[in-house]
Amino acid sequence: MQPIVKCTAKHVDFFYGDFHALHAIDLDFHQNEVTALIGPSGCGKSTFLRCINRMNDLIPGTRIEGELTLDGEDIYAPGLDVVTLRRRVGMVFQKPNPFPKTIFENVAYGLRVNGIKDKECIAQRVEESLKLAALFDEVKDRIHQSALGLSGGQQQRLCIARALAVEPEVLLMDEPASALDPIATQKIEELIHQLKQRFTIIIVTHNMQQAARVSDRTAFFYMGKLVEVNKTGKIFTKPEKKQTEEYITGRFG
Ligand SMILES: Nc1ncnc2c1ncn2[C@@H]1O[C@H](COP(=O)(O)OP(=O)(O)OP(=O)(O)O)[C@@H](O)[C@H]1O
Repeated sequence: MQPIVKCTAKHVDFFYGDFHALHAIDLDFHQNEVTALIGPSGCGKSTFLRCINRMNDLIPGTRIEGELTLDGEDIYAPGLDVVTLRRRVGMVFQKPNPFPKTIFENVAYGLRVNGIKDKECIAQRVEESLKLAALFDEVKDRIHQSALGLSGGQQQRLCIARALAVEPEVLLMDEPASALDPIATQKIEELIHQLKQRFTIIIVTHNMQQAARVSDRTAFFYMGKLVEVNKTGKIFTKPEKKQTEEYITGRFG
């Protein structure tokens, strides 16, 4: 079965002022697959990830060229509603960043921002999202207590629940487990595996074992360029490019 292409980058260049951070990136993301972005520090993984939901727009002096599309529609089209884009393309960051509010209010936040007022509907979506993020059973008895009382791993799953509550289509994850211990990391990885049945997932990771475990496809970046993208099994056993091989065998990076 041919994969459905959810999101496409065509010849994307990105600049921080005069600094040319991304060079002619061509990359497709398939629906219901996990794509891992790997490469040494500073190669542009996070920059590229942030292009997809226009988070870089918030950084003054930046500029993008080329084309990025979601379901064939230009993400950078003039007049495009960025709030709607960010609802469709959710994001989870490296460090869990819950709001200093209750567990319930953290997850309800995006629903309220998107104008949903019906209390029953909000309560239902909060519960569903916590279940999807595999957190509900652990927090159901303290849902109206502060989110800051949760462990780091629980906080990160809460942030995932918060991102899922607005029913995104794509989930961007920027090193979502790098601040977590091995058990919490394993939970996040299992969760990613579950979530890909419903979402398109793009994950930046420094951890190559993690990329190998969670992703269907892996894209290797080096110095702002996409060196190689392929099925994860192929990248980790028989990469086509020498640079990829050197990186995955730990010869640099
Ligand atoms: N806000 C910024 N202003 C100027 N340059 C930046 C900014 N953010 C990133 N860069 C530069 O762009 C390049 C790519 O950075 P980016 O954070 O995308 O790399 P990365 O591969 O995600 O790195 P890491 O794995 O260390 O997070 C780096 O040279 C970095 O210094």
